Amino acid sequence: MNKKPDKQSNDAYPALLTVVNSLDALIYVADMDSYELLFVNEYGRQKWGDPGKLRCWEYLQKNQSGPCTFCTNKHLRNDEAKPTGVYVWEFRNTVTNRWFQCRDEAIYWPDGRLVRIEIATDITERKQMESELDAARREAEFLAGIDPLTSLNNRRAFSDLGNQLLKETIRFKQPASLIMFDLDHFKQINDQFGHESGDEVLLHIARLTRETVRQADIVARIGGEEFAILLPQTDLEQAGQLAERLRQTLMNNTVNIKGQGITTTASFGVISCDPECDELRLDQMLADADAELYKAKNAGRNRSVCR
Ligand SMILES: Nc1nc2c(ncn2[C@@H]2O[C@H](COP(=O)(O)OP(=O)(O)OP(=O)(O)O)[C@@H](O)[C@H]2O)c(=O)[nH]1
Repeated sequence: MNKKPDKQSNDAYPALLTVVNSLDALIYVADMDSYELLFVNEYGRQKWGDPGKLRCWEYLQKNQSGPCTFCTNKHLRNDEAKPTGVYVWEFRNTVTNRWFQCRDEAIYWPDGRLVRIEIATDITERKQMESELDAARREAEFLAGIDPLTSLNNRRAFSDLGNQLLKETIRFKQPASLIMFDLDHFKQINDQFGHESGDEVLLHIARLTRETVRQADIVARIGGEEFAILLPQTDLEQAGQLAERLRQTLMNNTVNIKGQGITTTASFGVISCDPECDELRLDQMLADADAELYKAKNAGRNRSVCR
C-alpha cells in the first residue's frame, strides 16, 4: 500500500531535512528503474559534488557505461516488485576509494514509484584495522609454521623441519625422498564453485594426504594448491609407490561441494637423494621435484614422474 505523507510529516519536513543533511553519512534516493537521482544529502554533495541530472551510477561511481554490476536493486524487491526490506552490504567506492557500509531499502516515494534509499557510512578506518589484524594473525601463524587453512606445515616450517631431517639423513647415510604434487585444473573449481569451495577441496586433499603418509613423514602445503612430503628412510621406488597410492586415493575420493561430488586429481614429481652424498639442500630437492612435477603436468596430468 502506498503511503501518502500526512500533515504532521509535512510540517516536520524542514526539520527532518536538516537532520538528514547533518548526518555524517551519505543518503541518496534513486528511481529503481531509471536510476534517476531524486535526493542526495549534504554529505553526498560535499564528497561527490552536485548531482545535477546524473543517474546514481554516473554520479557515485566512475568508469561505468551502465548501471553497476553490483547494484543491489535485485535484492530490494521481489518478483511482484514489492519491497523486501533492508539489505546491508560493504563496498569500496570507486570515486573516493573509501569503504562504506551500505544499508539499502526499497520504499515508495510520495509520487507512488518505488525508489531505493541508501544510507552509506564510511567504515574505511574499521576496514584498515581489520586488514592489519588479519595480516598480524597471518604473520603469527606463518611464524608458528602452520598453514591456517589446512593446519599442515607451511613452507617455513617445512624448510626448518626438512633441513633438520636432511642433516640426520646425511649423518646416518640413509635414503630420503621428496614428493611434490600440485592439483590439476584447480582454477576451474574456484571459478565454478567459488573460492570458499576451493578452500574446502584443499582441506579435503590435506586430510587425505595426512591419512596416507606415515607419522614420520613431513607434509606441507608449500603454495596455493601445491603440497610437499619429505620422506625419511625412503628410497625412490618406495616414494614412487607412495605417490601412486596417494594419486589414486585423491582420484577415488569425492568431496561434496554444494550438493555435488567433486573429484580432484593431482600431478606428482618424485625425487630421491643419494644416501652417500655429503650435502643435501632442501631448496635444491624442491627444485628437482618441481621439475619432475612439471613433466607430469606436461605429459597430461594425473600421473607421477620419478627421477
Ligand atoms: N580456494 C583457493 N584457491 C587457491 C588458493 N591458492 C591458490 N588458489 C588457486 O589455485 C589456482 C591455481 O591455478 P593455476 O596455477 O592456473 O593451476 P591449475 O588451474 O590447477 O592448473 P594446472 O596446475 O595447470 O593443472 C588459482 O585459481 C588460484 O587462485 C587457496 O588458498 N584457496
